[in-house]
Amino acid sequence: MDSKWEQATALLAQHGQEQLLQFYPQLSAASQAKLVDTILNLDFNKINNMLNNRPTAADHMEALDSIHAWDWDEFDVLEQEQFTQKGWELLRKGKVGALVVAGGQGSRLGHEGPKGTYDIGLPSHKSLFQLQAERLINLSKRAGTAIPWYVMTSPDNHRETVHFFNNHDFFGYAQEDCFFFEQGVMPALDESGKILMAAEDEISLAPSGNGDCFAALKRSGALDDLKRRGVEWLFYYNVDNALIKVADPVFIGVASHFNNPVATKVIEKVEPEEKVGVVCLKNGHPAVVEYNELPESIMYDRDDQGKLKYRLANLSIQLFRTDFIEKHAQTEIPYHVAHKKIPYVNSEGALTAPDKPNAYKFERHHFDFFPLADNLTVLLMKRDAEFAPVKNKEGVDSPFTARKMLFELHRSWLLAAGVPPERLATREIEVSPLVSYAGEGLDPLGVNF
Ligand SMILES: O=c1ccn([C@@H]2O[C@H](COP(=O)(O)OP(=O)(O)OP(=O)(O)O)[C@@H](O)[C@H]2O)c(=O)[nH]1
Repeated sequence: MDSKWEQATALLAQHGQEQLLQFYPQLSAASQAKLVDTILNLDFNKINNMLNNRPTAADHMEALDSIHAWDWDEFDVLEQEQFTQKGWELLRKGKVGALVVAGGQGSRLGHEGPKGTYDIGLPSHKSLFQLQAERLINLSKRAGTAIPWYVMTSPDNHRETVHFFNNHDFFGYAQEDCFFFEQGVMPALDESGKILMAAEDEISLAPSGNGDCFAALKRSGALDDLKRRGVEWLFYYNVDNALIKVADPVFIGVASHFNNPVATKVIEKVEPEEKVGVVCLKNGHPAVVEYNELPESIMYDRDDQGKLKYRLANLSIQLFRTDFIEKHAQTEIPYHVAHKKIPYVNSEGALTAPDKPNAYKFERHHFDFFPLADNLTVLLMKRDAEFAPVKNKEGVDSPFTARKMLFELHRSWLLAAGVPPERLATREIEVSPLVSYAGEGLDPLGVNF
């Protein structure tokens, strides 16, 4: 008898998950082997922990308080210059790396393929990955040094992501400075705690959230690579922010000046009900409270100056100190549970598409590392130059809104550079990141229309 099969059977019996081998006898030898291997790789301790430690209402009764943020516009010109120079110095010394978390499923956008490959419809038709690569190339050239770029994928999109980079010659980025690594997955569970099957020979697995990034950096050897290169700060960002200033020198300067283990960029919420997580203190520790977890009783609270008390929107733009990542690479942060519609194979072997939420998906969020830092540097910036998320196909946070924000920002750069407004009248303005990173270096005489 196959000993792996025996091991898998025993494991499933021990954890009450025998349904996973229900279709085993009728599978091909190859499918049988694949399924058994997947089962043996499941972390049942983690799964049971999730089932037993689901957050309860009591967990949400934390004491919240506002946190201090440094408003960039309130620094004087000299201070701004000092922070910027500090950031450039760290870039020049090769102390900064970039990490894009690109392992999500992008289900709301509904794009076939990894989200970073998405073309938001700019005149250049550059993908999100290309915009990011070119911003990094701009900085790296000016700093005269490499900026290693770590790309976190998932088992679902790893091959396609690497293929896309290869097909586009890494967008001109030095191949040896790109490091692809895969995050982990977690099984989906039905409402009685049974693991779902996606096919007769396949367990329903989904990426386990961007909070897997520290552990995945370690598992993959990317953390060793960071240390070998002497990287001290890792710039963390989402793949889907069309305006992302990857490895922003300004932010690096501020983070390194205060030297807390974690720094985060925030913007002001537009209204109390805006659906963004807020950066604040939770039980005295820095934290992000998601919009659906912020009690209505405090959502509208204002401070002495009439500003919302919980107004600092989390953008998922962070700088993590490498020693902090290393310290917490194996720290277990909590899983967040999402009740979702997840297609599954029923006990008759039929693929079933539920019309209401039927199962739980488990994800860890990178911001759950915040409370582990004694202190957090919070830098408040203006939305227009920082944040254009591409989440939905249409409406808010869509390719349309992201394009519009980018056009407006780039138009403002050209106006500031002295281009007469009438020359920009009805145009869609896109400035290549290879020409300008944040509006600098634009010579109106050199701009051709
Ligand atoms: O498991 C995950 C989940 C998310 N992420 C990354 O975290 C960032 C925020 O991810 P989102 O929470 O917006 O998820 P998503 O992009 O997968 O989109 P939906 O399915 O919710 O529509 C995105 O950059 C995403 O790729 C991961 O890297 N891994």
